Amino acid sequence: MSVPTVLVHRDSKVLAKAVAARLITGLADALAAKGSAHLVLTGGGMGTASLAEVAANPAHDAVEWPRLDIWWGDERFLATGDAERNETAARRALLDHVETDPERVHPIPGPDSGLTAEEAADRYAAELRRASRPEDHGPVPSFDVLMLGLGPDGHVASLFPEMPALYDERPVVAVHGAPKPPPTRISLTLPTIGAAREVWVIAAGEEKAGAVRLALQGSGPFQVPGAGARGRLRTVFLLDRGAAAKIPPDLGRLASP
Ligand SMILES: O=C(O)[C@H](O)[C@@H](O)[C@H](O)[C@H](O)COP(=O)(O)O
Repeated sequence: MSVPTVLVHRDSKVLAKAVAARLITGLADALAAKGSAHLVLTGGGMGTASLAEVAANPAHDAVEWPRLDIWWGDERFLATGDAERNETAARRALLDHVETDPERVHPIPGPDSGLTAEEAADRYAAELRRASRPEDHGPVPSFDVLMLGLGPDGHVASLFPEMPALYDERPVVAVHGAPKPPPTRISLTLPTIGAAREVWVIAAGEEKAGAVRLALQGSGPFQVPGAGARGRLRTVFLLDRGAAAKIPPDLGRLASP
């Protein structure tokens, strides 16, 4: 597990633009090096704002979108097209504005698939396994970038403190009774998040400052799931000043004055 790098930006608007620029560069580099790449998207305000900034940045044409496999770290268990689905937000913010290969965009099934939440989780796990290769050494691909938002309670994806999903070794699980509505969700688990080459935790606002501190300073992942969000090669906490307000000065480098 990689020790987090912390980058602090002036405010949430600059943060979203900086995440977008980093994403464009990172994806273009990965695609140039390997000819394909895997990106895991997050829901939530900051994740979606970052995707909108990718769409607004002309440099996004540097990314060979048809070669990119796009996954979700979690999904609200709602019907396709529901405004509250993370997929819907991502399509509106970015995917409807770039030329992806529909076969390589992997939304998590909703109830309109006729599946239960548990069956949808198993279906997604099977899709991830089909996309994994021997060199990935596991049931999921080695994601190039896995984006996560961070809740004020320290949750990432739909992994909420002290909930059973945090103890689950399966790659993908159904979550019931989530404290953040809607209550039924599908989520990658910590072992799957840890399969990513890079994990980016993106957070803005004073209300996240406590969770950021706990996630960075060695709390247990069962009490603070964000503390378990670490990439194999790199972990980056991308914050605005509000979210960085409670971390020791030596831990966060001010990236944009
Ligand atoms: O389905 C979701 O809601 C997200 O996956 C969730 O994990 C989100 O990223 C965090 O709650 C942060 O959300 P904000 O960026 O809106 O604070």
